[in-house]
Amino acid sequence: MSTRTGPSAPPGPHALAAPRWSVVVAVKRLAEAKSRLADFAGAHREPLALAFACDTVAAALACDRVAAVYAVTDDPVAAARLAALGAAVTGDEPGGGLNAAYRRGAARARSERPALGVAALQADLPALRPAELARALDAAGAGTAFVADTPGTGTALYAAGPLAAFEPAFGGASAERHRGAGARELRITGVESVRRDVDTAEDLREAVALGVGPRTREVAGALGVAAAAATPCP
Ligand SMILES: Nc1nc2c(ncn2[C@@H]2O[C@H](COP(=O)(O)OP(=O)(O)OP(=O)(O)O)[C@@H](O)[C@H]2O)c(=O)[nH]1
Ligand SMILES: C=C(OP(=O)(O)O)C(=O)O
Repeated sequence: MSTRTGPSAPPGPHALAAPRWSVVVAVKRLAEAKSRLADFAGAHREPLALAFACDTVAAALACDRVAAVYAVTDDPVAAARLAALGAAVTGDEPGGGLNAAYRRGAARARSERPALGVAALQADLPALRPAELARALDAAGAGTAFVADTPGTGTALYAAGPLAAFEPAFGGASAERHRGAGARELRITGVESVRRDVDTAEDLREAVALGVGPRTREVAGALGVAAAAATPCP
């Protein structure tokens, strides 16, 4: 079978399609973020949390299925950096926590872009690749769906089509809650970078091995976590 390439090849199903998703990310105040990395990262913990969020948002903005990224944070430094990347920034629901933050971002997304689906994406996915996010969003469809994190217990992405109720249930063992609420679990291959959230030093090593964005690479390098050098071909 021949593979057609070049200008005469027919467009793929999404080649001419407009972006169909708004993406919402939530970022805690950096002084409180990523506490599980405190012992390992020391003074680099806040820069690391910020780098994760920036690399995640930059990858989402580079995804051609994504029309806009809404960031929800009360942190002034994160707000400024994410806005500079191109995210629309909103403050937290006072005392509301993570799911309230996602709902607030989703409400803004739906009022500004009512025809689009809304996807809540964790902000600690520094290896995120735009093509893998596209793959997950394409699989999500019209109802609610989610991608579990690498351990399988948490959630990396929760998506609701334009007419579906957006009811995120993040926190701890959220995969089971999303499943129980009727969201379809997307058990697809080729989305490792979507699933690789970073909560621990070992997670960071695995993310760096997958290939992280430039901001995380820099801070991880300062912590002595660097990708193995490529083995030269014999
Ligand atoms: N805006 C906002 N984001 C939150 C809130 N709680 C958690 N997040 C974000 O949600 C994402 C996932 O949360 P966790 O993985 O538990 O991150 P974390 O709370 O920074 O990490 P730990 O302190 O180690 O639990 C991270 O990007 C957090 O910054 C919140 O109350 N408001
Ligand atoms: C908030 C969650 O995860 P974690 O705390 O592991 O990032 C989650 O998966 O719902």
